[in-house]
Amino acid sequence: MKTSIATVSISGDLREKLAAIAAAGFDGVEIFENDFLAFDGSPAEVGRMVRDHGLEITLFQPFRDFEGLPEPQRSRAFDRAERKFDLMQELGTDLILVCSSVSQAALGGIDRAAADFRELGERAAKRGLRVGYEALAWGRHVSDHRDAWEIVRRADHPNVGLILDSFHTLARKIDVGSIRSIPGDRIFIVQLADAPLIEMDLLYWSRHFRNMPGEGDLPVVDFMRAVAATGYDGPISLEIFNDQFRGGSPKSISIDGRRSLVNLMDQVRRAEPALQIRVPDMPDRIAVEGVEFIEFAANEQEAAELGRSLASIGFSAAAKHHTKDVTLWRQGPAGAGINLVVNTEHEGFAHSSYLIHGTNAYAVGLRVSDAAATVARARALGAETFEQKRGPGELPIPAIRGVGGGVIYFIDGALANVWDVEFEPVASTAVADAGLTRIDHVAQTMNYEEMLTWILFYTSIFRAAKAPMVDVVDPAGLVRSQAIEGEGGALRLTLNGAENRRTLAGHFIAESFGSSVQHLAFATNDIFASSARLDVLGFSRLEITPNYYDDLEARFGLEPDFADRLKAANILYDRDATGGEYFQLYSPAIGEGFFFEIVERRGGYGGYGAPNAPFRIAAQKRHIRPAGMPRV
Ligand SMILES: O=C(O)c1ccc(O)c(O)c1
Ligand SMILES: [Mg+2]
Repeated sequence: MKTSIATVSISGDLREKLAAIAAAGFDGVEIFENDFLAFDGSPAEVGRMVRDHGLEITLFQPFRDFEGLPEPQRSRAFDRAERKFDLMQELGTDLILVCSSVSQAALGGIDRAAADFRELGERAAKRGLRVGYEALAWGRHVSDHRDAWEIVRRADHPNVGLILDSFHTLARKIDVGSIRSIPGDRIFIVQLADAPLIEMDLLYWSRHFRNMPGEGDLPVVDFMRAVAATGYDGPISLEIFNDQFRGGSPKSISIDGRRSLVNLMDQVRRAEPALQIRVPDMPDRIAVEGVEFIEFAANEQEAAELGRSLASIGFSAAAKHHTKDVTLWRQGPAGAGINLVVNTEHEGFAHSSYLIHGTNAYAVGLRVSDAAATVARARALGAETFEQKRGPGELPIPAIRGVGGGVIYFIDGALANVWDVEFEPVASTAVADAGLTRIDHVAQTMNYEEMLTWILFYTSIFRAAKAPMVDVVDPAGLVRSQAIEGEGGALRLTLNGAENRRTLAGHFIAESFGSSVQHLAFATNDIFASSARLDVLGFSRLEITPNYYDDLEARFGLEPDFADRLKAANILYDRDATGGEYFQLYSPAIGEGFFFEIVERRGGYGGYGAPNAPFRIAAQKRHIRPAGMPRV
């Protein structure tokens, strides 16, 4: 597998782009003409710079409005092409992309276009160059790869081939099966892009909203399976026009790009076992079996405050680490309950995390069947592994770095005894629990620009899918929320992307310097029973407005008694189209915006109560200190 990416896909000047592309492990680059034109160096210098980075130029592009012109425009188009051939020779690349014409002057006619390409192929051949033809989805006469292929076929010249671009084919919903009958050696390069499904003008969609394979909604795996079936073995090249990426970090966009291609080809290989596809060997996507623990980093004083909060939702200090200042808080039976770890060490990673972010949930422990295999897959996809010095008697728990610089630990059967091996039970303080059974979901907050990165991260490593994005209205701005879900609800993550720092989510990121886990939602099987227990435990709950309950009663036609029970307990309620029900109860925001949620799902409700979020956020913001006030 030879990977490539178009320079247009990432931000920066050509130097920065090439450095980031090389560092991410790509084999080649497509030089997008504008990047070259904006560069203050000769074509030979660009070529040298590319090769000094260990890259090759897989393609020079685009060459526009070539085919089907009447004279004298036709001759001028050939003259233009010759100039670009000169440039390609200086750059040191042999392939140019000609995209289907959008010119009003283009006459159409498959044989006319084929004759033009035949002549262009002749001219290219004299210089040892090749010409690839791509159908733009909005081309004037050619907007379908099947027509482009027919033109290439009729041009019948060895130096003229087809260029496929997943966006143009998939945006037009063209049957990818039609690719399987094209000879692989007639395809000169394959460009890949995904995109979110949004109804809009094709050109605008393509130029602004493309994203990496796996980040969008297009069936890019099916497209690539069809390409692989042709025997095509040339470069697979990302060509991503995306407004956000243009302003993003060249390094991280390049890493995402490479990850997206490795993940894509891994899926293609698994779906087409009969084909020889050269992809690094790696374990298949990993099924997450549950959240084994969440670990907080804190100082002693804040740990004591956190402990009071945990006790108020039914957790008790169950065990202390043999050698470290680390306490295990638990609710429910050992082995089947919820584990929260509070780390107040004065050295090590948790301490560094505390110094940067303040008290925060810096680590998540996920249950998997094979922790080493999980890390092997994550590494193959370019994730950073995490290791720190182990004390005596500590288990080697494999881990990787995650959102906000946090850590994701992996616990498999061989490591499940970590609580017995590393911890000493403490005498029970006999706090009865609140009936919380498991972690329902973990909500991570990030800058909106990072969301695609983390969606790709989670869905490429784990057997998890993304739910549709929902917009959550905070009084100060929009927060986008997207859930990542494993099979059967064993893993539920909600990623919240904040666009400004005046939203509750934005405030949290700004004030905690990028920390990520903003809230933990615990499941109960009986929200009203848990609510009664919380009263006994002294839980301070978030108060919801009476207006909300008036509307709720009307909206769902609730029995007044039932609505009154919800209102009395400040429980938010939602119901889905098939009658599934969701109950939510919140803590106010603690510190800079962290909070707890308690939920009950009935009748297979699969969402997260998005319709309630604006009211919950408004209530929480009433609790947050006004800007500029000292922290109490
Ligand atoms: O948007 C464009 O014009 C454009 C140019 C070159 C390509 O390869 C492409 O897919 C789109
Ligand atoms: Mg293209």
